[in-house]
Amino acid sequence: MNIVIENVGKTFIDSKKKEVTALENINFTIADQEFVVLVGPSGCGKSTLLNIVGGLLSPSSGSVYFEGEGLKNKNPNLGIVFQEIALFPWRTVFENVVYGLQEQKASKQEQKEKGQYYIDMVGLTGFEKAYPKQLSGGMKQRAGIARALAIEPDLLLMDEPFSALDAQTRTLMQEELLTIWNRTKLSTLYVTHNIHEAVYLADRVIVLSRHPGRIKSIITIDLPKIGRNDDQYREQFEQYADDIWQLIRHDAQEALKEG
Ligand SMILES: Nc1ncnc2c1ncn2[C@@H]1O[C@H](COP(=O)(O)OP(=O)(O)OP(=O)(O)O)[C@@H](O)[C@H]1O
Repeated sequence: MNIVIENVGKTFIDSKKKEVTALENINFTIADQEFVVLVGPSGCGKSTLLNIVGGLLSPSSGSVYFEGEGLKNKNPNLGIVFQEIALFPWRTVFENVVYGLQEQKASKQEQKEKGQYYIDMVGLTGFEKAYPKQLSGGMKQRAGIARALAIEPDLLLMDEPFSALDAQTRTLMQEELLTIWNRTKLSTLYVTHNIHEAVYLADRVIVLSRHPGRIKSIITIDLPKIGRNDDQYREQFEQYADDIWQLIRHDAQEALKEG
């Protein structure tokens, strides 16, 4: 699905009743089957923007269009994965994965087929009857991804989905996400602090600056989607990462000072 984010701005009132411009004049598109990553320092408005695109927050100005239609008319099917996967502890993996399908009143047969298909896709075969407390962090994240995919969304929204995982699990999950993405080719908007993760996953990286959050640059990653961290691309990969870091560096230092 094609998504257009047009002139989006967002102002909050902080605890001292002061206006905070979190986002200003944000314009970009997510093409059908495109993987767009938002990067930027802490507080640049990444999560706010993702929540606006997902209809969880309304913008103070501007609009988001899905295939040319506003959220009110279109009601797109959205798959959302957050950093802290909120699995229902009293539901098994299978019951969690089919939750969205049940909400959509899918038949039992469809739940069974799609639930199993996406459980298999994320590598949780055999854990259908397990409860969340029996799963590792990476497995919980897989279950959350399967739940988001099971509704076969028009757009997949992912907000730092792997940042609570240890570095090795994170690397493996990034690889798996790409494999899964290659099978589903869903339009995706993905938020991360991690520049290497952005270069590894993205078709395009949108770099945001902070206070106010504006688009600083949009960078097309012109490397093959699979195998881009192979030795032969290492130099180009590192060059992209370095270019993005140079764009973020100053703002990241400011963010650090402000705490
Ligand atoms: N509900 C709110 N009320 C007031 N200010 C808010 C609210 N939500 C976000 N902000 C402010 O808007 C700005 C952007 O916040 P946001 O959480 O979107 O940034 P972020 O880039 O996702 O940050 P991080 O990477 O640290 O999660 C920040 O200055 C934040 O303090």
